[in-house]
Amino acid sequence: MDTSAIPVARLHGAVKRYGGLTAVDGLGLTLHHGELLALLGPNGAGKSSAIALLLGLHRADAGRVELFGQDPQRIEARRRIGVMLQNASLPATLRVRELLRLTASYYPVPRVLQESAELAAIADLLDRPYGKLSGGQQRRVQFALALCGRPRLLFLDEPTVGMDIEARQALWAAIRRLVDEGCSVLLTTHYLEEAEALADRVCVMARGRAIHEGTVDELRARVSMKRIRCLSTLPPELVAGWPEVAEARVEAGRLHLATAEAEVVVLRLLQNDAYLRELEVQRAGLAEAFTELTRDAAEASTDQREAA
Ligand SMILES: Nc1ncnc2c1ncn2[C@@H]1O[C@H](COP(=O)(O)OP(=O)(O)OP(=O)(O)O)[C@@H](O)[C@H]1O
Repeated sequence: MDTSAIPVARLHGAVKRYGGLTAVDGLGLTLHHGELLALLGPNGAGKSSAIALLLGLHRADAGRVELFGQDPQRIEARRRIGVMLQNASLPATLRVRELLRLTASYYPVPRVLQESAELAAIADLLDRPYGKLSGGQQRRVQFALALCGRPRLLFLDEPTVGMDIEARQALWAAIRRLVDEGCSVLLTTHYLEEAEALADRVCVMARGRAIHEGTVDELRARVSMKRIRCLSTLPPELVAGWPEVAEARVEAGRLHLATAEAEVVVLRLLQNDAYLRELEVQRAGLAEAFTELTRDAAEASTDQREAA
């Protein structure tokens, strides 16, 4: 049977409740062989809970959850995955080499130790106790542990938090190499550049639901917000009152604005402040994208309710 036709991971109408709180609310998600899907969304959107369902750490209260077409709690499914979660607690006294050997021993066909170390750029850390490493170094070790079993599916939950630019780019290159080898990846990130650098597809979540699915370019195209930064004598309260301005604040002495109508706002700024300097206009980041998509989704559901 051609197993590559079976989705690597699948949620269908999945629901996860914690007491009265619905963290995952009828979520549908499919990840195919060799694909990198970025799961995006503001804090509390339900991304980690969705991953916990796929990892079999929680049972869904409703809907279906499958890993390689199987129940995620089955050992055959688990042996094909590698996981890098946000809060990994590993024994501080073990050396990196020992951690890698131990983790690799759980898998049927692991990579040789040196290969895992090189992929994660930790060859120089092998003899160091894990607890003595910096935060960024620990993240790289966690990445090595996630890939050492030659997984067919990698879960990477905010993998580059705490890494410097160089380490982040090295990790992106390693992720691309794994995907080229046919590994599928489910990634969560708060960095749009990260999704842009890696993802074939993105799924944006808000309040436990998927509110947008497509390529990063399609996400950008749906989001018209721009960021404006400048040195200005205008008080932020005044600028916040302009109808085109979604957000205005002062940070490090600079006025920061978010707007869907950058040209109109730039014109107003120039008309109202003769001393305006160092004007910059940038594309929106993920934070603005989430605000805009969440608002669109809320408006769409109000429209639906009113039409019913
Ligand atoms: N074990 C738990 N018990 C109770 N509530 C929980 C638990 N885990 C998560 N939640 C709640 O469920 C909601 C979704 O949380 P989740 O961690 O899945 O979001 P997230 O999108 O991963 O957020 P973040 O970007 O901050 O990591 C939140 O309101 C959170 O407070």
